[in-house]
Amino acid sequence: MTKTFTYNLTFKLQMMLMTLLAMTALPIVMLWYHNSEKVMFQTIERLYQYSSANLKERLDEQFQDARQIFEQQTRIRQELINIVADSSLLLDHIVTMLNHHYNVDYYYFANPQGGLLSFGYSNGGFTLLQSAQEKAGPLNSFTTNFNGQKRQFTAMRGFFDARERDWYKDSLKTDQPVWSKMYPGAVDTSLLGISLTKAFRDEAGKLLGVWGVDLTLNSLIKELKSNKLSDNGEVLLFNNDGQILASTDKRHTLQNGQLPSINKQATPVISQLLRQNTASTDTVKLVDTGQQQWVALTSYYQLAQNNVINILFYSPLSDFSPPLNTVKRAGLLFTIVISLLALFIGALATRHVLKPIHQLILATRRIREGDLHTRIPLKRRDEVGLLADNFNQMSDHLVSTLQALRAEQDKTLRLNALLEEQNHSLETRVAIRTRELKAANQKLKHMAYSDYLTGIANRRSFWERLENDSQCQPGWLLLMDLDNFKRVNDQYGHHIGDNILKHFAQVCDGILRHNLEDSEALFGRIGGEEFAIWLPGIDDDTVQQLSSQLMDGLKKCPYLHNGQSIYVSTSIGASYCQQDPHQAYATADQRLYDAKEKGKNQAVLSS
Ligand SMILES: Nc1nc2c(ncn2[C@@H]2O[C@H](COP(=O)(O)OP(=O)(O)OP(=O)(O)O)[C@@H](O)[C@H]2O)c(=O)[nH]1
Repeated sequence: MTKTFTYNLTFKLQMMLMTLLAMTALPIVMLWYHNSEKVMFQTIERLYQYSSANLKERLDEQFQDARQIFEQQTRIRQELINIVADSSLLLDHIVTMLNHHYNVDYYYFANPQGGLLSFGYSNGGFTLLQSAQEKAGPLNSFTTNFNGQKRQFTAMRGFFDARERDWYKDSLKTDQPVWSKMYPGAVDTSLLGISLTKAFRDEAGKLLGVWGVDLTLNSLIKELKSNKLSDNGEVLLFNNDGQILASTDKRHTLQNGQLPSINKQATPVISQLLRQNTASTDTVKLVDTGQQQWVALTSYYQLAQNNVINILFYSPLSDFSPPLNTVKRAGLLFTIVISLLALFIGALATRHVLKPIHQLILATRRIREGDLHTRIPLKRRDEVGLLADNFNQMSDHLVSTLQALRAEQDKTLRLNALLEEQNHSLETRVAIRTRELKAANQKLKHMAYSDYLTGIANRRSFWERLENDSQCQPGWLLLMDLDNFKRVNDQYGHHIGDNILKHFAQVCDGILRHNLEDSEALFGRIGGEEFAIWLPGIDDDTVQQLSSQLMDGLKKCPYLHNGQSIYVSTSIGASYCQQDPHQAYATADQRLYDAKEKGKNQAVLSS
């Protein structure tokens, strides 16, 4: 299995592509994934900041009406001095101002005697509160129309002295409008209120009364709800005393006319947030309560110098998870799609690269099996195409080289055959020539050592043999000279003389062979009509007998010529040769001379 992978080029290429893809795509996906969370947090933060700004804007709008009333009072201050002196003018003024500032619920004036005149909007209608005697005492309540005309008496509260109220007292401490703390409504304790009051004095500084504006902030809850970022998210406002002023969480409602404490009412996320450093505002914080993760943002609204409204947004992180999960799933899907695409492209690329290599392998296998005309049918302009072209050219070259080699081989075979044939012919001729030469040599040797006329040893041959043999063994040397041969020549002619010489040699040779079968006797012609016989190892008697037989043989065997017998005789001189053949020859020659002198046809042997 491992071997298959190790030697599988396709697998290797795929793995290489996958590794490259992983090395490229993984950081991108991780960056994307990481950025998705980061982007999500940034998005949440911006949404919170947007909601926070929107909420502050709404708070501004809420409080702006009240501020504008006092700004306007400053402009009509002189006129107001007269107005506060007349209760009907005062009511007209209050009604007119209230109807022009829709965010203001109650507008009222308390005189230095503790009396109150208040007009406002509550419970779907207009209400007029008026001290019965324009001073501290009973306080009557009426329903009215929009311009303050009384319709119905609704209630009378007991003794009411404005001077005992904190807002009255606090206003006297400064010339500026004073925001009260938020509080549950005096009449409807489910309502959240806030007052802006300001002392009113004449030019001499004499106190003429205290103006007051009440705002009910219940519409804030609607605003908070509209600024909730998620279904399970909450938005709440609380002051620096830890009192929850408004909240989208139903558990944070006024109870028994008391504002809920943020510490007592704290949910796990709030307590966790309060434990954290809340100094950094308008920044999203991740709060892990152990059971759930929350994203929270704190901000604040500066109502007055010492009056801050804290704003808190928080939502479970899971409310934002679906989009994040969508992004994660998209990232995963993207990775899978890219991986599959890379595999597909890798497969195509691998096929593109490997196809010609497989063709090349197939072609080389065919060539190895002998099909030299195999070619790779590939036309590409890349390196693989170049490789195929080179391979095809190499195959062409191989074919032409092999053809040339075969032609050379045939030529060499033909030449070898021709050479062999010529060698054979030459050998035959050489053999013939050698045989001829040998025969010629033998002939020449024979001619050199034989007498041309008689065929027996000539003088040189005889002497060589005599000199050699006489060194080894002593023997008898016989010299024979035909008697009166001049007369034969003269009588019968030289030609017949030659024939008689040949006849003489044959007769002597026959006698020698007959008598000396195993002997090493040598018979030679040493001159014109002179012959010699070397008889090694022959005793004196035998020589004597042989000489007689030779002479007798010539008598018995004449040469026949034209029916006529021609008899020839010979004189013989013989000497015994010990070692010196020349001495022996001289001695034999002397004995031959002696034989001639004694009458010829006889043998004289040296004693
Ligand atoms: N036909 C022939 N004659 C030869 C040859 N060689 C020598 N003769 C002859 O032999 C003769 C020898 O003569 P001589 O020396 O006078 O001797 P002869 O006549 O034999 O007398 P004697 O020797 O005294 O018996 C000469 O006439 C030579 O010409 C030869 O080869 N053929």
